[in-house]
Amino acid sequence: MAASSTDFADDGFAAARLFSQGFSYTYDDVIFLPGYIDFPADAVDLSTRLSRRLPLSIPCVASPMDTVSEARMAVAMASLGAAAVVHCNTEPDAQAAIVRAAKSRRLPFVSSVPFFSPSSAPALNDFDGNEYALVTERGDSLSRLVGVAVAADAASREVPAPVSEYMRPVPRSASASFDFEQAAAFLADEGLDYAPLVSDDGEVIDLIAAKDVERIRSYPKLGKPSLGADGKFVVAASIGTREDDKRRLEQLVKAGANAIVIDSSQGNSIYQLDMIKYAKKMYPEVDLIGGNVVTIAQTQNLIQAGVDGLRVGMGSGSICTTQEVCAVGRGQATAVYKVSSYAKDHDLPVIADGGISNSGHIVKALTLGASTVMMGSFLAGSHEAPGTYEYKDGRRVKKYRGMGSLEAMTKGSDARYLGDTLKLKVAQGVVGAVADKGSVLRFIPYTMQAVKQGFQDLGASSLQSAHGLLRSETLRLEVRTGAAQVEGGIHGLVSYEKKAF
Ligand SMILES: NC(=O)C1=CN([C@@H]2O[C@H](COP(=O)(O)OP(=O)(O)OC[C@H]3O[C@@H](n4cnc5c(N)ncnc54)[C@H](O)[C@@H]3O)[C@@H](O)[C@H]2O)C=CC1
Ligand SMILES: O=c1[nH]c(=O)c2[nH+]cn([C@@H]3O[C@H](COP(=O)(O)O)[C@@H](O)[C@H]3O)c2[nH]1
Ligand SMILES: [K+]
Repeated sequence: MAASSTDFADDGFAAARLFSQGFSYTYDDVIFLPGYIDFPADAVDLSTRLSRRLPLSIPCVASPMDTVSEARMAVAMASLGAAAVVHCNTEPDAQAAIVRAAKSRRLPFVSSVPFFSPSSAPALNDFDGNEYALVTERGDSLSRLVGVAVAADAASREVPAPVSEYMRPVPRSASASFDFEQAAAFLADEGLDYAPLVSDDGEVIDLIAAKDVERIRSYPKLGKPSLGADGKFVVAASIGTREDDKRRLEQLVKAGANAIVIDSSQGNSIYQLDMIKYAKKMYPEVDLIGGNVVTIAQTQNLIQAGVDGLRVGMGSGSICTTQEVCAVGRGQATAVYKVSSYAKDHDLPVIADGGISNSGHIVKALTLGASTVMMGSFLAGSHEAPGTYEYKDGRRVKKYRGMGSLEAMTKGSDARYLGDTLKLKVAQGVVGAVADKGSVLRFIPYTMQAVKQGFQDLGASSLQSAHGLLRSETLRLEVRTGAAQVEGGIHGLVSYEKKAF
């Protein structure tokens, strides 16, 4: 039986009290006391909103970082009912092309096969690890499809020969609007090992292979995808606050971006406020997410300027050194709670950005008021993150870097600094590597199942219900001492194997 909040008066703290004592707490510092269960874990509904007008079926967002979110991540996240924010550490045309590529299909994967012209003579390396390549008249996606080149055929030649000598005839093309089940049925019905994916206006989008279908089938069943009002995958994209970013914004809107994230570590600036007002005036139909913020005063300014969503977190990211370098920021649990407490009165969804390293952190972020969590390191080791796997000390890893690292700044976000009178660059992030985690199509569904179990323990059957428990002070929490944190982890074993699913 659920008890009234007064019965809990001296057992645990309500969030309002816990977070007003002058400490900056993060996820690991706090623990929730269990509630009352009267529903199965599978009945937990994790549907939510990315921003004011954008529904998602699961509360996950991929960070706008160049080692996390490009087309592959965007289609996988949208297929799962989540979303990715395509990074802006590249030329505006290239960023818009990524958005367009992700929105041009309904399949959960991008195979990025190379394109060749019939006269080109590619070596095996030119197949970039792909089993197939598409051959078109001009060697681009917009000219007529004339054949399919198979890497094994190229490899069997002693010297590279023109593709026209060994390309195979074009099989029937699949429509780019096919979703996964339609594409799988198409290959099976036609008895094909592969088929080009072609849009209604004749653009050659990609190639789907029976092997891809098999791989996707080995993952948990896909749920409800994130589709925008345009009927296409929801894809968000980030911009900065420089004059140039107005042109970037225009290109992204033209490419169909469903939401725009203004990407800054400290969102409460004249530059961002001006950009918000400009974007809302020019493109009122596109949801605009401001940030980052960690205080109520910052939040107030962004809301007044007209944002449709807020991104919360300063210095909490795994690759962030902002708190160390600038002495500014906030513990992420406190930041999420404070900002959401204010944003809820304006019906604005909050993205808890950074510091997520396990499903418990996701439960904490959502229960403390967030509508979604944004993740960098949690996704960067996936098959869908940009880059290739390498081996480090015998472990398969992918590169993951902060957007404020010297390496990332000198690559693209450098433009941000070119106009500065202060030309000395100081990093606020590092370059590192994360372990191979396989496909997001596999580990995100398991992670969401773990989150559902956490919600069940709290007695919350949905995000709304969790937020209700928080605001009514039925949800009780405590700070964990150092020893309690040790106790809450694995301890006292000589060795163990940690396998989550
Ligand atoms: N969430 C976090 O804790 C942090 C995130 N980051 C990430 O690193 C990247 C870079 O972040 P920031 O350095 O905060 O980028 P930013 O573009 O907001 O700021 C860079 C510098 O440019 C200045 N600036 C921005 N617009 C301007 C304009 N129109 N005129 C003149 N000066 C202007 C800013 O005041 C700042 O000094 C982003 O991807 C961000 O997400 C970096 C640090 C912390
Ligand atoms: O201080 C920082 N320096 C950086 O170079 C940097 N790059 C990204 N970010 C922020 O970290 C978030 C991702 O954090 P996680 O890896 O913990 O998910 C991202 O979503 C960003 O908010 C940075 N913060
Ligand atoms: K950090």
